[in-house]
Amino acid sequence: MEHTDNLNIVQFKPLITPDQLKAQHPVTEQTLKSVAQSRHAVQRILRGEDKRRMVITGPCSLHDEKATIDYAQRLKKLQQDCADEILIIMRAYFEKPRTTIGWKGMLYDPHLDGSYDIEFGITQSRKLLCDIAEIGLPTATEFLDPIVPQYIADLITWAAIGARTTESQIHRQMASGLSMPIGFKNATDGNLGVAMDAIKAAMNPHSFLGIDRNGKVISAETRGNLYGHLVMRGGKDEPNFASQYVAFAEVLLQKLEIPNGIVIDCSHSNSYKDFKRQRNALEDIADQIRNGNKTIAGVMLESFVNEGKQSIDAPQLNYGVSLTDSCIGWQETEQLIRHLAGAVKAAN
Ligand SMILES: O=C[C@H](O)[C@H](O)COP(=O)(O)O
Ligand SMILES: C=C(OP(=O)(O)O)C(=O)O
Repeated sequence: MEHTDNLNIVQFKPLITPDQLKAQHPVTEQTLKSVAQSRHAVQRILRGEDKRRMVITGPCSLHDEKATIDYAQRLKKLQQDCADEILIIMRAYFEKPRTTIGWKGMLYDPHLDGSYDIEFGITQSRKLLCDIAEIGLPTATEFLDPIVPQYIADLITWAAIGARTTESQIHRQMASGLSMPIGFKNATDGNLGVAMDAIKAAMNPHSFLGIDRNGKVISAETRGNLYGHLVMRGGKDEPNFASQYVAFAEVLLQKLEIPNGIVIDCSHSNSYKDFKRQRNALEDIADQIRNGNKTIAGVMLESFVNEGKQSIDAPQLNYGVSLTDSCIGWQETEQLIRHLAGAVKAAN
């Protein structure tokens, strides 16, 4: 008999279910409490009820367990120093949306060799989230594949819908059912309207196809997520961190009655993807906060133990260096976060 479907599928491989993975790497009582508390703090910061600002910082993508834990430990110490001004949330990005093709992150290809051992990748991702939580840091991630949240969302404090998916109905529906505040990036061409539409769409209830904790196909019915907010990441060849762009976003937020502040990403098109330029963005944002801006609820940095980036094909990988976008190194990260803390202190 002639077949007309699955013609381009090589193989279907069964995967561990969300419940099975959670049994392997269970969340502790203490972690659940910390995640709930840090989500609540983010909600209050977004509404201006907590005068601190959040800093979402970490590598563009995680690929190495040792460097990840090393970075988290450094960040934890810094958090203790800046606790009155800053809430630090560590970027723990396991899924990378690519412009065309390229390594798609630890969750898909944990051995970095194109073998796509997704079962190991999703297991290692959850384990790392548990380890970072044990260190005492909240985590942020980008949710790309709508199947993934059932495996790890219980450990996540803040999540992004990326610039390439903010316009996608699938991602807006998913966001409407997620339990943490969701930052919607502006589109890659700089369009803010697409992110505003996403925030509005995700505030509403939706019904869509998904999986439950046992991996069973289900229809999910959601309540809507009231903490969707804009993440300004610059557009094609043009940054948008400066005060005139923030003022423009403020007008849109007011017009659309969106009560949540914004996050500004110092990387991506706000740095022309050059890590050395994240400092320009951060210092400008710190000045805006020092001068009384209340809409900016936080910033994002792409940062790792060592600065720059390296090719995944290098014969030997350098320790603590990004495999995807270039990152600022630890010393500069510490300087910039302390600089922002100073501005927040002066403004409050
Ligand atoms: O944050 C990472 C990248 O900017 C994003 O995944 C796109 O990367 P690419 O243009 O190198 O594919
Ligand atoms: C992919 C990312 O950003 P954007 O969606 O803004 O390109 C990211 O933050 O890793």
